[in-house]
Amino acid sequence: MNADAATLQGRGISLSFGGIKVLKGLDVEFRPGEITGLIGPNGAGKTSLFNCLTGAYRPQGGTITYAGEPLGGLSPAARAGKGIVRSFQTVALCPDLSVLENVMIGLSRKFHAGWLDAFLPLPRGRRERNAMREAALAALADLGLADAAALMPGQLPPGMQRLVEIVRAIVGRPSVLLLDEPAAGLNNAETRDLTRALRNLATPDLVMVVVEHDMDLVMSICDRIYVLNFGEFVACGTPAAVRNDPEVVRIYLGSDDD
Ligand SMILES: Nc1ncnc2c1ncn2[C@@H]1O[C@H](COP(=O)(O)OP(=O)(O)OP(=O)(O)O)[C@@H](O)[C@H]1O
Repeated sequence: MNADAATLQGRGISLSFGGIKVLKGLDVEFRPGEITGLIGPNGAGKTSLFNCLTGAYRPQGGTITYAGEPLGGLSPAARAGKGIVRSFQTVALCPDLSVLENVMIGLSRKFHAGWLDAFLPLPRGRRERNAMREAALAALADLGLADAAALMPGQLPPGMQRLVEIVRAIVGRPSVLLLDEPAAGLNNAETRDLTRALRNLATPDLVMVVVEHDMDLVMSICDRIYVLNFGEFVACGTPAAVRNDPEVVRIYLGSDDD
């Protein structure tokens, strides 16, 4: 795939709620083969930008394209159908389904058998279900979660639940993966596992964007980082460049004038 063609791009994205400008004309480019960080203080607009990319929010201004195709008219489901998937700040697994079944949900857009197959043991439906099961098991095994497949989400510690959610997001081989605070609520050991897992997910075709407050995680996995403050980008660059940017230091550490 042509790397430039598979870029997720926003131009002039503007979003307001009741006259309050939450995103102020953002230009942004998320490239395949890179892990891009999106950081900024609470309320800066990070999740709102994710919501614009997935179609949950309709920005009043600007355009969003993936691989050159405008996404503006597409519903969240249609964008998911194009392989644009996200995880949420809070774990959103179905409590009454096993870990394996939760992961299989991530494959549903690739499941073509009709409703009849759900009730009758038709060969095509059986074949597809078996294939889904195998793919879900393999994806769990890739992140070291094979032993958890038969358990219910509530039987897992929070860190593993988060990893399961990420497996569900990636099992369908998305083209764009948006992760909203994947390390929220994790202890140090779980965050280390997650860091390793996220590094392993990167592929040349995958656009991966991570919103995260854990700076060690962001700095260690990201190729480029955007810094958002009050709905505007104040910096963008490599982790080293962003870490040393005076404006970023001021936002995160404050200055004597603040
Ligand atoms: N549906 C909504 N209705 C009204 N205001 C909203 C809505 N969604 C977001 N906002 C406002 O937009 C601003 C940005 O919120 P957002 O959740 O995008 O920030 P964030 O950078 O993700 O913050 P955090 O790091 O705390 O998750 C906040 O002032 C928030 O109150």
